[in-house]
Amino acid sequence: MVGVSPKIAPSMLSSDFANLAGEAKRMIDLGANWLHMDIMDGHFVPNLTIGAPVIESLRKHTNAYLDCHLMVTNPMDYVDQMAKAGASGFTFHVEVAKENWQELVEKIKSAGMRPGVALKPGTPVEQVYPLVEGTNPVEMVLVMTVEPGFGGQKFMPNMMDKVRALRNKYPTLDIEVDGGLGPSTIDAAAAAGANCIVAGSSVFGAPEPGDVISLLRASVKKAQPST
Ligand SMILES: O=C(CO)[C@H](O)[C@H](O)COP(=O)(O)O
Ligand SMILES: [Fe+2]
Repeated sequence: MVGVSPKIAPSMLSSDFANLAGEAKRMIDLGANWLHMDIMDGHFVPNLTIGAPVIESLRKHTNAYLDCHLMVTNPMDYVDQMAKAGASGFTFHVEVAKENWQELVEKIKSAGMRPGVALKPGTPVEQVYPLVEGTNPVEMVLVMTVEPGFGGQKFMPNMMDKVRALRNKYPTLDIEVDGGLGPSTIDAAAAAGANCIVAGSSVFGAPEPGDVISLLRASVKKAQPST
């Protein structure tokens, strides 16, 4: 398999929001590559988390790659504000971008962010193929392995069929998995071909979060030895 490098992205949804800067530094010091930021609007998903003002505040305290997952109904409305706030990656959901994804990807790139597309468990993987193959492609696909909205849910192993299909078609694409990843589920995701690993409760809930980050990375490397 052609290698893509592992990116371990603790989901800050499980961190102490009252100490976000400290939690971000702690994760980077423990070896995290990215910080996964879950933006929710209380409409696309039945939960409300953080938005651009929090990203802007956090950006003042870290140079880390902020991997922003937009669980919002109107992602176009968020591009400028997220770019201005200092987001690095902007991953929108395909379910709400069927009509305007080309314009959206263009706008994300022009604003200086890296575009990604996410899909919910019930969305067929074929729906993201045009976004990866277009003249102006996304640079990452995020396969949800739980229903979006909340941390701490159970990993859905049948989503690995989507990851395998994507990895077979796109050997060098960044493929992210999000939801229920931890020591007991990482090997299935890594074997299927995922290289970007979001992990919230398993990292922040561990007595030694650094050990979990190392274990996740080791599993991806083992499955993709050329990385
Ligand atoms: O997008 C998300 C929820 O919609 C989160 O990134 C995800 O749930 C991570 O949390 P955990 O690792 O605890 O499942
Ligand atoms: Fe997420």
